[in-house]
Amino acid sequence: MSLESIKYTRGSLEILDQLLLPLQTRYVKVQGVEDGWKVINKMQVRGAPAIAIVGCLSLAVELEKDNNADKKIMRQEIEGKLNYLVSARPTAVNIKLAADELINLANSLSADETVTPEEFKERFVSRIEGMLIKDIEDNKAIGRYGCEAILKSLEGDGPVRILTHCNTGSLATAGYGTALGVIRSLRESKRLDHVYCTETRPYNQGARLTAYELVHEKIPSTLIVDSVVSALMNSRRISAVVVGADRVAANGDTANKIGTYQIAIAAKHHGVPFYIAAPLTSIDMALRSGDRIKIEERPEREMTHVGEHRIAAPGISCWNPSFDVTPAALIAGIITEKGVFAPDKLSEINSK
Ligand SMILES: CSC[C@@H](O)[C@@H](O)C(=O)COP(=O)(O)O
Repeated sequence: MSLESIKYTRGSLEILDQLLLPLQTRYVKVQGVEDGWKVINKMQVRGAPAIAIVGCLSLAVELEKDNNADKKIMRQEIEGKLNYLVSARPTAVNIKLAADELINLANSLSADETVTPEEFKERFVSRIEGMLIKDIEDNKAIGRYGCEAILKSLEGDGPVRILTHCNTGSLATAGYGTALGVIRSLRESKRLDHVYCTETRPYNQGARLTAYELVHEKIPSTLIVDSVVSALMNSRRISAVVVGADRVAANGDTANKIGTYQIAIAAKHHGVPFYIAAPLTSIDMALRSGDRIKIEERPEREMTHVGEHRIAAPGISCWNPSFDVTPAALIAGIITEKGVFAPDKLSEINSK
């Protein structure tokens, strides 16, 4: 059974505290929007799809407790709370697109005089709950398309070795995962030989979370430090790199965890195909190119300390961007729930 990062029933939300993994498994109650903002900002929950889903579910939980019978006030409060949730972390687009969709829904439910306040709430909360189910279905489709594309690109039926970066599994999504979903699918096809995952400094999503998921799923895998990537590609045949995305611009430039860009450069040099696996909710067609993506900068402490222990020399100044942008030219394909697209063909998604 895969790991359950989000436990939700109507009116109740708990998230697995990813700051404590892998040493402790503890769920944190999210009682409303204020809690939702905090768990996202502190990275107790992280990963672009999970951020969007937990943010929206925190609003659903709050609405369940709200006895407001005035639709106009409900609409206004919903808009303010969603905009607040979007501000918790700026780079991943999923929560912004979800907020826009929900604000549109609230506007139309509020304007429709045949809709009662109770119906407004019911339909609004149900739409949010639908996101949980859809994300898992989308991830499974991403897994199938990614597996197919990678197997098709290989000569013969030799062993498949995948390199991934950061964490894109059950913990980063509603379940199954994006890049890790492709890995699961390859395992199901019986062609997967081995997975390499990077530590993903400084927050160590790879060492703490991906390694935890790979061990949990009994997928043959090896952890490497981030700086081993080129040496790995030089010494062992890697079939493909598959990573996730926080925001894909219309031209295919992709923001993902810091370090992704240098992996893509190494992959190009070694002739290893480099794929992005991401749901359509990570694609921002409103942004022409990646240089317009806002990159979150995280506190120095995430670099200077491991847990409570300082590892960096006192007095040194730090720069800690949480993401980088990989240019479209380095990307072989963007694997979505609608199929695999060349980065310059993203505009064709809508016709699928
Ligand atoms: C399916 S998760 C895709 C991305 O969100 C993931 O690769 C990533 O960069 C996560 O960053 P994080 O800072 O841990 O939220």
